[in-house]
Amino acid sequence: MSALVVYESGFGNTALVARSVGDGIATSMPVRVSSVSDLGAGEAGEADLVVIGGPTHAFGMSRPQTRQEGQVRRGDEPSETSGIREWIDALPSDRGVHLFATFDTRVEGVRHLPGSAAHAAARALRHDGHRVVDRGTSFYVAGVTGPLVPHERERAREWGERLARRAQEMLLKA
Ligand SMILES: Cc1cc2nc3c(=O)[nH]c(=O)nc-3n(C[C@H](O)[C@H](O)[C@H](O)COP(=O)(O)O)c2cc1C
Repeated sequence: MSALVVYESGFGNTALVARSVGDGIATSMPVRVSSVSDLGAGEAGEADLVVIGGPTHAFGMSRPQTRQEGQVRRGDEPSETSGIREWIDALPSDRGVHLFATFDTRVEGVRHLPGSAAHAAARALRHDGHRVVDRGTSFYVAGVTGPLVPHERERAREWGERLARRAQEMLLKA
């Protein structure tokens, strides 16, 4: 049994959460944590559990234009990028091979507003017939560029631990 955590991150916050989720999963099974830009589109390999995380942009998953807005904010030249939306779109339709879970980062001060990249990603996966084991979990940043609010990395680690245990139980039953 093994896991893959694939993440997209503009300012580094989702990357930190992804590593903590990976640390939690590693208490149960081997895990690889990888940026979406280091993987081929939709390339989940042999992983039994695939955890996908990205920043919430404009109430959902990022798009090329929102990523460019982020690049400009960082002072970078806008360039063409690919995010978790495109990665999910490119997943092969070998449904049931992987168990999926999703997370996002979003701004704490507007947590009452609807819209979560994690929920949108879980919906997209289910729509394509994939098995999703969590409705989508959010971790919070203090502002658009971060930092993560206190204790989110610990919460992410615990979430990863619980997720891996649940996935193990489901896979052993199957
Ligand atoms: C173009 C853009 C749109 C955003 N829209 C939202 C939003 O709708 N809701 C929200 O909570 N945060 C929003 N944010 C803040 C991001 O969620 C935040 O930048 C992200 O969680 C930081 O993670 P990262 O460092 O991994 O990019 C937006 C950020 C950008 C750049």
